[in-house]
Amino acid sequence: MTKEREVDLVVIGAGPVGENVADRAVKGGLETVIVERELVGGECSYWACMPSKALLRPAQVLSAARAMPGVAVAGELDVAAVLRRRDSFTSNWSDDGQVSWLESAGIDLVRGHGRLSGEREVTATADDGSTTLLRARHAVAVATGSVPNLPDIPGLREANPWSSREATSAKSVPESLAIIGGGVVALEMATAFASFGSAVTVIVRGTVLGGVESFAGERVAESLRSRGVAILTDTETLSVERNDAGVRIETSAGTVTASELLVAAGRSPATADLGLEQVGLDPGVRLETDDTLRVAGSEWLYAVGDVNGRALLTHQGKYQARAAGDVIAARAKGRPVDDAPWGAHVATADHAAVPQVVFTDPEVAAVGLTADAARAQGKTIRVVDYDLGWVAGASLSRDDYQGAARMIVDEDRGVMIGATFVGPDVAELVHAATTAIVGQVPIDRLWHAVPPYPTVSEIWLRLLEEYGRPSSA
Ligand SMILES: Cc1cc2nc3c(=O)[nH]c(=O)nc-3n(C[C@H](O)[C@H](O)[C@H](O)COP(=O)(O)OP(=O)(O)OC[C@H]3O[C@@H](n4cnc5c(N)ncnc54)[C@H](O)[C@@H]3O)c2cc1C
Ligand SMILES: NC(=O)c1ccc[n+]([C@@H]2O[C@H](COP(=O)([O-])OP(=O)(O)OC[C@H]3O[C@@H](n4cnc5c(N)ncnc54)[C@H](O)[C@@H]3O)[C@@H](O)[C@H]2O)c1
Repeated sequence: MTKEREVDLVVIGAGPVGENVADRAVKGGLETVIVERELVGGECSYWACMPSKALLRPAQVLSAARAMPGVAVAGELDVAAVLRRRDSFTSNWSDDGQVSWLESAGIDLVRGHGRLSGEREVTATADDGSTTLLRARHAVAVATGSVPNLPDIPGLREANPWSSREATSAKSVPESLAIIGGGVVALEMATAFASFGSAVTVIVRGTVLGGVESFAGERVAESLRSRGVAILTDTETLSVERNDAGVRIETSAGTVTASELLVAAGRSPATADLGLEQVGLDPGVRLETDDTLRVAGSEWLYAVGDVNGRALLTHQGKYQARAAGDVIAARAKGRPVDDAPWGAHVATADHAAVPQVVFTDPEVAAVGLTADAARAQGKTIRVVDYDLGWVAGASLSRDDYQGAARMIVDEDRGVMIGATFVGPDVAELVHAATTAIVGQVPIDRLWHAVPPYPTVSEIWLRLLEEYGRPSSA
């Protein structure tokens, strides 16, 4: 028997993004149901952001301690303790805490696989086959996230490789690990497993960390190589075979053998089994939206987070979610909609200022445009580079501090449009750049934002000095 229910908003997917859409909509006065087929909290909480960072941080602390004269460090990383700490960050893959949060936020949960079954209609099918038909008075928001790609390489599927899920939830450390891909997941997991003692080989078809400034990727690759990681760039994977010893991978650069294989070849929107055909859309497509996160051509369907492909990052998806939840509530209640660029109901920053930190050692932190991307957009830019190791605060933080910073200035507008940092602990530097880009702060005004001495953030003063003071030029 099918249960039926009518509410204002149905959200499909209770990852970080779906949770935030629902929360904002409830705060805006809408009765809201969220449908989740797996764990409330989504990929980020159990198999992505949280466990991966828990796996990475202990080795960073150890390497910083080892680099500090006068700090006595005995022994190696206690891998079992690192894995136990990771388990605590995933609440041992239990979503009890997040379910309690949903209750406290006034969001009703329906467990099951959600599919669109008509206009403003979602059918949730539970594991036992029972179904709930949910009718939305106003809107349906799809926040189903993304799924890992499995390239069409002979033998790869049969070899049953790890995806990021198996890597981030690993209970033991393989003696050797091969990784296909050279993006964020590949390099973060190469860093973690190398620190645990695995012999790691990374097979990359092009260069590493394609989306960021090349100097940053090169520094990370150099550091991984110095720790014994083999990185094969410009290398195609030709075939894969699993045998008793592990995996044998034929590449254009020769044969790689390893006890385990991780595929980290990007992700695709989770729309294959969502009933899109019921509403005139093709299954498997990326759900393209306007800046209010409403699907092109629809009055009632929204797509938020990884599923819309705008930026596959938790913080950016949650930013979209705040706009989407608010605008759905505003439209439903007939309140004014603020959809001008940088208004309350749009995700304008997706086009101008998406920050990302790659938690390798060194870390990479970047926001806005790279020099190449800015030039490709026809902008007149100035590229300002500075050696982070020359900043007093950096050299105090560790003796062997090595890093680099780049600022991209739009010369026509006199504002910063991009920044990239690579070095130990640079993650916390990037938000200042995000603020300056979003605020479109003129460079001559930035000269009045004084970084404290002696901190690593003095890099801002050095970059501005390199650029020159506009009023005295
Ligand atoms: C290894 C790894 C590390 C990462 N690290 C970071 C990081 O450090 N920082 C960062 O910002 N980003 C990171 N990311 C990216 C981040 O995980 C995603 O951007 C984020 O999880 C997207 O959130 P979401 O809510 O859109 O999707 P998800 O977190 O994927 O949640 C989607 C939810 O929808 C559910 N669902 C899907 N289909 C259905 C359906 N039909 N019916 C019901 N429920 C459904 C799923 O079960 C899931 O719970 C990482 C990704 C990976 C793979
Ligand atoms: N710290 C963070 O913020 C963080 C950490 C991990 C993941 N993420 C997010 O998760 C998403 C997925 O990460 P990812 O590393 O899988 O994707 P990615 O897009 O960063 O990298 C994909 C890599 O796979 C390679 N590749 C693609 N197709 C291939 C093929 N057919 N054969 C061989 N190689 C192929 C690409 O060349 C690239 O090196 C990213 O978009 C990222 O934003 C973020």
